[in-house]
Amino acid sequence: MSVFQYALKVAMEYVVGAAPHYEKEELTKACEHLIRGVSSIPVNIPGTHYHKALKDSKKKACALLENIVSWRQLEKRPHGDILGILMDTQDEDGCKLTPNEIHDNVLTLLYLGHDTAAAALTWAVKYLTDNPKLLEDVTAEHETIRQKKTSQDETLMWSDIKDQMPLSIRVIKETLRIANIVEFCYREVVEDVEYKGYLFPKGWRILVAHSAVHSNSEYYTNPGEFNSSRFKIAPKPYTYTPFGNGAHVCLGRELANLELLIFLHHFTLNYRWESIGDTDGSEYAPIHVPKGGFPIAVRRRKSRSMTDGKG
Ligand code: HEM
Repeated sequence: MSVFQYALKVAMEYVVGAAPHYEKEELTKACEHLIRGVSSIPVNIPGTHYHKALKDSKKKACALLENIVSWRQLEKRPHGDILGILMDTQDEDGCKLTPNEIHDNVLTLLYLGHDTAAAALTWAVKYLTDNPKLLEDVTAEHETIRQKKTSQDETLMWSDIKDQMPLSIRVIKETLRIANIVEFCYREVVEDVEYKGYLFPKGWRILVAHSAVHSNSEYYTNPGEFNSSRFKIAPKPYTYTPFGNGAHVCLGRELANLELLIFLHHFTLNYRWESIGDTDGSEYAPIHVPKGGFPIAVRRRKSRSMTDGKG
């Protein structure tokens, strides 16, 4: 399984997790086609991936969502996933979202939520592969958490993530800084602004390049070097923006951090791997990913806590 499939599965769980298994599987397939299509060259004429995605895969995904919504309306009980929240949402006049609005929101979240998280996971694995000592230290952090559990079935708790993973949290922060998964975002100038002698007139579109700030040596010493220790000191305001900033800051940032930390916990504890493809370079697909997707061969790892006889 690729991290893209894994991240889509996770996104499926929080967006339509309460849906029946068959519908979720079918929706996953339709979304895979849709995402592949909309990430291709945007030429909307018959025969292109883009056209097929918008015509067939989107239609199929919306029909499946409609099915799930109809069942839920008959069941008349609350469902604790994002689709459930969207179905219950109403404005001050009691107006609910239309079916099209629900479909668009669900598909947007599935798209934005899985692609970025998968890229972040890939970069994190790559940086850990490049830094074996760091991998051992991160693993030791997770061994300590596991050793405190009294049985194999005791799951990871929020307090473990919040208080017991300082190194892993810094590794994720540094991964997101140096990888610049979303390189930039757009903003529209809503009133004339003068900055350092330049005029940005109202109505202009400007490109805010997170990567330019993240690689500025004024804010980050040796910015090209992966160094998770730098986050022992909080960065200056507005100098760390992997999730954007302001009114449109990423809605899924906390969820993404959680997903990355939980993945690191299980992956470093239970597996070891070797890179079997390109180890250098990167590409845009359309977000920033390691060149060739950084394929790895994975094997089970014998955990120290298990050999010690502890759960
Ligand atoms: C490591 C993973 C992620 C990264 C690096 C990332 C990055 C970003 C960035 C840079 C933006 C633009 C913010 C701006 O314009 O200032 C954004 C927007 C957004 N992200 Fe994420 N994201 C990630 C994961 C997620 C996840 C898991 C979800 C959904 C569950 C999500 C949902 C969204 C949404 C809905 C927006 C649009 C917000 C708006 O325009 O108001 N993202 N993200």
